[in-house]
This record gives sequence, C-alpha cells and structure tokens, in this order.
Amino acid sequence: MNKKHIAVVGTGGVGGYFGFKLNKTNETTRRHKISFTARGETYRILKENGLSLLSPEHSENRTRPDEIYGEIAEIRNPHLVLICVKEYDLENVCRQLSGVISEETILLPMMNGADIHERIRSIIPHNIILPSCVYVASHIKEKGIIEHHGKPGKLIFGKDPEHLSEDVDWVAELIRESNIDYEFRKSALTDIWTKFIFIASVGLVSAKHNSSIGAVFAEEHQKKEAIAIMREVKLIADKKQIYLPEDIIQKTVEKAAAFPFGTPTSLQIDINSGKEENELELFAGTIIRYGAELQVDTSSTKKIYQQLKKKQLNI
Ligand SMILES: NC(=O)C1=CN([C@@H]2O[C@H](COP(=O)(O)OP(=O)(O)OC[C@H]3O[C@@H](n4cnc5c(N)ncnc54)[C@H](OP(=O)(O)O)[C@@H]3O)[C@@H](O)[C@H]2O)C=CC1
Ligand SMILES: CC(C)(CO)C(=O)C(=O)O
Repeated sequence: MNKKHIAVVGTGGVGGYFGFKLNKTNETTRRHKISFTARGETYRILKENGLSLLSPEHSENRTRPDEIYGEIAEIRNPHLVLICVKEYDLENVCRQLSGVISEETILLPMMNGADIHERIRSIIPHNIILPSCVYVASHIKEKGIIEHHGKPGKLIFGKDPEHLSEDVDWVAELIRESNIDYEFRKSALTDIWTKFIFIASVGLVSAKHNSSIGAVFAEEHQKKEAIAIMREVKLIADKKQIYLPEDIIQKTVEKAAAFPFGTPTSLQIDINSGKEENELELFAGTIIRYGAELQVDTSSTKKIYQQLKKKQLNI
C-alpha cells in the first residue's frame, strides 16, 4: 500500500479514541501520515501535549500526531477522511471538506444516525462514502484528553452502494493494522439500523430520565418507553426494506444488558448538562420525518421529543 494521508476531523470521544489507535500504530510503522483537525483550545493542547487516551486498552496513553490543523481548510491531499463530529456540525464540516478533497478521497463517517452517508452525499456527491456505525463509550474528559470505558470500541463499515466495484480494501487493512475491532461488509445498512434502533430508543429515554443504559431497562416504565420507540423504528425499517430480524427488539434489550450498568448515552449527557446543541434531531427528528414520509405512526417518539424539547428549555 502506498503512503496515504488519513485525516481525522473532530478530536472528541470518537475521533480521539479511533484516531489515537491509528496514530499509535503509525508511530511505529511510519507507513502513513495521520493528521488531526481540532478547534480552538483543543488545537492548542494537541499541539503542545499531543493526544491522550485514558483507556484500559493502552498503558502508554499519549500519542503525537504527525500534523495538527486548526482548520479544515488547512488539510492537504487527504486519501481518507474520518468524519468524527456531532450531527449538528456535519453539513458545515462537509462544505469545508469540499474545498480540500480530491475526487479520489474516501470519506468514512464515524457517527450515530441512520442517514449520515446520504447527508454527506447531498453535499459531496461524487466521492466514495463508506456507510458505517460505531460502538464505543468514550468522551472528552478535558480538551485533548479522551476517556474510554468498557469494551474496546468497534467500527462496522461497508462498501459505498453507489461505488460497489471500487476497491477500498486498503481502508480495511489500515483499520486492521491499527488493532481496531472492525467488520467490513458488502452492505452495512442492517448494521446501521441495528445501531440506530438501539441508540435512538435508549438515547431518548436515558436523556428524558437522566438514567444510564442499565437503568433504562431496570425500570419498567422506562423500558416500555424504549420498546415503544423500537417498535416505531422497526416499522420504518420494514417500509424502507431494510432488513432487521423479527426478534430485533429482544436482541436490542440484550445488547443493552451487555453494557456496564452505569454507561451513559451521549444524548443523555448533552441534554442533562444543558449543552446548547445535542443530537435530539438525529434520533427523534429522523424517526418523526421518516414516519411522516412512510405513513408510520410515531406517536411515542413524538411524545418524548416534545418532553425533551421542554426539558431543554427548563435546564
Ligand atoms: N462518544 C461516544 O461514546 C459515541 C459517539 N457516537 C457518535 O459519534 C459522533 C461523534 O461523537 P463524539 O465524538 O462523542 O462527539 P464529541 O463532541 O466528543 O466530539 C466531536 C468533536 O468534533 C469537533 N468539531 C466539530 N466541528 C469541527 C470543525 N469544523 N473542525 C474541527 N473540529 C470540529 C468538536 O470540537 P469542539 O470541541 O471545538 O466543539 C468536538 O471536539 C456522534 O454522532 C455521536 O453520536 C457513537 C458511538 C459512541
Ligand atoms: C451508547 C453508546 C455509547 C454506544 O456506542 C453510544 O453510541 C452513544 O452514547 O451515543
């Protein structure tokens, strides 16, 4: 594989965790160039101290990126861009990326959401975009310092359905070499919706009650709310002809039980800490919109959406 430039855009929970692993491996192999883009104070700290990851997986918790940019406009000749931002920054990031990528650049979003690859495609129509989902419990402890708990993070990604014949095996090889747990599929759509049914339901209910993943399923009322949202997502997936197994709800409850009881969700943290922006639209907004388009009743999601809107105003 020729030397590639891998640009990590967004050095938060996800970009910091997966980017750390890429860079740590590359510090030894020196096969590629790994760059990070970060804003403001995070940029300054990364420049000064490098990137730190506090994780049971790594005893050596600091890595020095080859290049750190304070703005997307500074990125030069990237072969692969990992888009690791919250959904409310996605369109802004994509518009800026349009100015720095070539037609060969591959885009790999590492985000929650059911339609992220389509949203990227509406701004960057001709590049290869690899649909994906990620499982990891990591967050910004302090700017430039990422904390990771629980199981090793996992990336599931697939071929671009509009560029099926393009060879993107080098991306899978890079991920494998970096000791990242991953699956590479011909199509990742079922995986994306399997993650979406989980995180949309658990995220919304945990945000409403400020409860952890374990607590959502330990409390009967919360569990009922989560299952009602899962049912709505399953009906939408069926209408969109996205395969989810018939026992997906049972499987999703089991998946939740595999997380340490106290694991928070990112939506819970963002809403209950009074952060100005959060991913409520990514979860509830998307379900409600698809419901309207496909004539699926989404009254449970609409109810919790209104409750969370009110909660935001009162915080
Ligand atoms: N954290 C987790 O455990 C998991 C998160 N996810 C999903 O992954 C996605 C990313 O989440 P996460 O990493 O937690 O989010 P974070 O908020 O931790 O990190 C996002 C980072 O992107 C940065 N950013 C935004 N816009 C720009 C820009 N224009 N230039 C440079 N940097 C930018 C932000 O900078 P700044 O700090 O300056 O705002 C922030 O540091 C979300 O969709 C989330 O739902 C999925 C699974 C698990
Ligand atoms: C629940 C978790 C941590 C699982 O990856 C997640 O995706 C999120 O909080 O957004």
